Amino acid sequence: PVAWGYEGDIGPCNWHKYFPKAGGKRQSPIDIDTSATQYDGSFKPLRIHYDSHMCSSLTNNGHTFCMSVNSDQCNLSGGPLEDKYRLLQFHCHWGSDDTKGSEHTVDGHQYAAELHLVHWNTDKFKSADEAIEKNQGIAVLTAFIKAGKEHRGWNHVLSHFKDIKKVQGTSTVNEDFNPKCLLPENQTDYWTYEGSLTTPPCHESVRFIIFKEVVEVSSEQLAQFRSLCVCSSRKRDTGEDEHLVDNFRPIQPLNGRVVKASFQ
Ligand SMILES: NS(=O)(=O)c1cccc(F)c1
Ligand SMILES: [Zn+2]
Repeated sequence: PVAWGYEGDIGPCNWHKYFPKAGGKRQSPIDIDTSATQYDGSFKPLRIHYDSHMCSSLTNNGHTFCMSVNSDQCNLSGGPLEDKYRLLQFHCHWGSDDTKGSEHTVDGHQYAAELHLVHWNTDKFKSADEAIEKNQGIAVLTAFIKAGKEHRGWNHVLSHFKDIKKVQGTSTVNEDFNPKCLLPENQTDYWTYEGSLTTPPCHESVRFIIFKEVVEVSSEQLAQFRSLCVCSSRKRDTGEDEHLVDNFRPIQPLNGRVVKASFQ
């Protein structure tokens, strides 16, 4: 597999050399210019049904932490979606400090982090591996995160981070945890548009659904995101671990796409 990252020669500006879709016309993330969004009154209510008895495993894949979910009871439908989607995994993107870290921006404002709950289309495709490459294959529920008051729900995930500090570290999470608790209270106001995976191979298969309400976590909790290491072998010349930070792709051209809003 081809190595890619967020800085230097393997950074986002060169992804297209080995991952040609990264140079496509419907790439993500984008800036949401709220003055140019179009209200769409035809959206049905978003239906987010997650059960909490889903045992899952948390991994540090070297680019983010990934909570993979294997419950066929965690489903998403409605809103702008024509089909039913099943939760596959969730992960985040964050910065080296609280002033940056999100992938999407709103009127040029970047948040401290961004949560992606990744779902695949079970009506149209037989597997997530197939869906991830196909148009309408993936739906990502997205919430912005800013520094503020502590978020108790996040502690259920962060408490496992010591087990996955090193790359390829994996920890089994069996406790009753429902990822719905990580979403904002207001789940009726969101923006949505058609884009891509924000990491290689950048397949143009994603419908993003981005909540307007921002979730708060404490600065200390954000610092725990930054405690993950990028790779066990590589040591900085000072012998220090290299921490996984600034794992966000720069914003991409809109190329005429219109961002729809579920609210006026
Ligand atoms: N960052 S993201 O667009 O949600 C994404 C990247 C790669 C794989 C995937 F399932 C989701
Ligand atoms: Zn992501």
